[in-house]
Amino acid sequence: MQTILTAQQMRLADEHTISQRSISSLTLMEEASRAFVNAFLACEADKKVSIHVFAGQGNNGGDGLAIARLLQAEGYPGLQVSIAAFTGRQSADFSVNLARLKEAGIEPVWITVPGRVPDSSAVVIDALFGSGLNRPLDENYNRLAAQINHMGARVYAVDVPSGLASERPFPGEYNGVRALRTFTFQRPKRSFFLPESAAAQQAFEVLDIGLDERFIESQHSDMVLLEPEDMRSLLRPRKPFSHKGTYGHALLVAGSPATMGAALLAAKGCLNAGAGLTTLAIPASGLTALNTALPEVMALPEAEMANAAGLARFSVLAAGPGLGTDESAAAKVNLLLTTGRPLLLDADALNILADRQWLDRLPCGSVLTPHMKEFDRLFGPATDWNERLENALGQATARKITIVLKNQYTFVVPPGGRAFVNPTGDPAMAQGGMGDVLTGILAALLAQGYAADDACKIGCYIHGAAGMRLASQQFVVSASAVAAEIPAVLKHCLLN
Ligand SMILES: NC(=O)C1=CN([C@@H]2O[C@H](COP(=O)(O)OP(=O)(O)OC[C@H]3O[C@@H](n4cnc5c(N)ncnc54)[C@H](OP(=O)(O)O)[C@@H]3O)[C@@H](O)[C@H]2O)[C@@H](O)CC1
Ligand SMILES: Nc1ncnc2c1ncn2[C@@H]1O[C@H](COP(=O)(O)OP(=O)(O)O)[C@@H](O)[C@H]1O
Repeated sequence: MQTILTAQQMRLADEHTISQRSISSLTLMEEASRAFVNAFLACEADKKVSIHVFAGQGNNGGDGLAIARLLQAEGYPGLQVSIAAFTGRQSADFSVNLARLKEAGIEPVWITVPGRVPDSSAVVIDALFGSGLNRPLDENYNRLAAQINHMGARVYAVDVPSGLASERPFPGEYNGVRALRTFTFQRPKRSFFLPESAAAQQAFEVLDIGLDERFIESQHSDMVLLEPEDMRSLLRPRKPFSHKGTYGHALLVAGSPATMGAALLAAKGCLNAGAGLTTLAIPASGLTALNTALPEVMALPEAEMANAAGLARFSVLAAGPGLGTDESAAAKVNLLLTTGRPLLLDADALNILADRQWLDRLPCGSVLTPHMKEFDRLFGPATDWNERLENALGQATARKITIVLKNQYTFVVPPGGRAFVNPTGDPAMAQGGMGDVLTGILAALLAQGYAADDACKIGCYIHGAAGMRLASQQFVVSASAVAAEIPAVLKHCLLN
């Protein structure tokens, strides 16, 4: 796991590393710039490409000037450097790098009043502002950012796209530089995981610049990034002499005549993520489909969904995919709530909770898997994703539940004030039914005895990893294909 730092903590990590390694801040800037250049070389191998570096006057600008000098030394002749100096003071390391730039024979152009910038370069390096941005861009910087965006160049941002706040995006429409790729130092920035950052960058890559990892990991943060190694330590291999009873019995209350597929997808996810037994509680009209598509899965006769005591034999109770929100669906959710046991609720089960105001009946230890709209319906509207995430952090702690807030970067939010960010997944997965499969996977992991937070971390990770594996070969991946890929992904995660 990687702790995601605030801008202030990042500065402390810089300072700590500088004193611990007995180097100057200038050396660290040179190393960061070298790391940027190495990553840039891999993307822009043609040395004849025209490059325009836009630098501010802070340390991010200092990086920009060092990068320009290093690129010239690498043999890129077509370099221009512009320094935006509408306001502000020069940082000490910027000033030294300005002198070094001039010594290297590169004379920068100073932009002190708004005007037209030359727009012929194929590549832009954006080093106007980095993690020091502490207020929205003013009119002059805003106009410069718009001009850069209009150039049609391939834009590489240094550390943070200029205009994007590194912790939480500023309110309103994004008006900064739109980068193709950001090469960011040591850690992704918190705002990169919020969907609003999509306006600022298409992708980011993290560069190790040698900051002290022990110091970084000692910092308190509300955001932690999951890594492949976490799966290895969380996942448990199948045991010798084990049998189907060892791995739990999941009950999935799902499906309605028009949305039986959702129930089947959840069951397929559950089966493939290793539950010992999977039982579906679906309307009778779905039984033929179930027996044909998933012969391993059992069905619970509808009459049994009226008796809470009969549910005691299941190790996990899950509900929601394709369930509908009518009276009979609500009666099923009501029955589950009366058991007083932790529940796994998704989709329509969440809508039923919201519509009937049953949230306060939810037992501690439950897991909710809402997407954005379901979350807002349950917990109230949010003006942006940061507010939504902060609400999730508060709700999970107050209610002692785990919230899986789904998105490109899904946040697993258990009680305790930290969101675990799932890094796996691919836009090829943006297709209906994907969440149903996730619910089945989570049910299987809970049935196998994983704690709620661990089940959610593993489940989200393997779900996204399965999508990524398929997306490496396919334009779009179906939810059933993701479910089918899960056993191979689990094996891979255990072995690697
Ligand atoms: N520390 C290190 O050793 C290393 C640092 N590194 C690099 O440093 C970068 C951080 O540098 P930084 O802290 O100097 O801030 P930066 O982003 O350049 O902004 C400059 C100043 O602009 C101002 N300002 C803010 N918002 C504004 C606005 N809207 N419009 C106008 N002005 C605005 C604000 O000053 P203020 O006006 O508040 O006094 C701010 O301080 C980091 O991203 C990485 O690239 C790497 O080299 C690794 C080693
Ligand atoms: N662009 C994407 N990148 C990564 N994961 C995605 C993307 N789009 C969708 N997903 C994943 O697919 C699932 C969609 O869930 P949900 O919206 O509930 O789907 P459905 O209701 O169709 O079953 C989530 O787990 C989400 O993380």
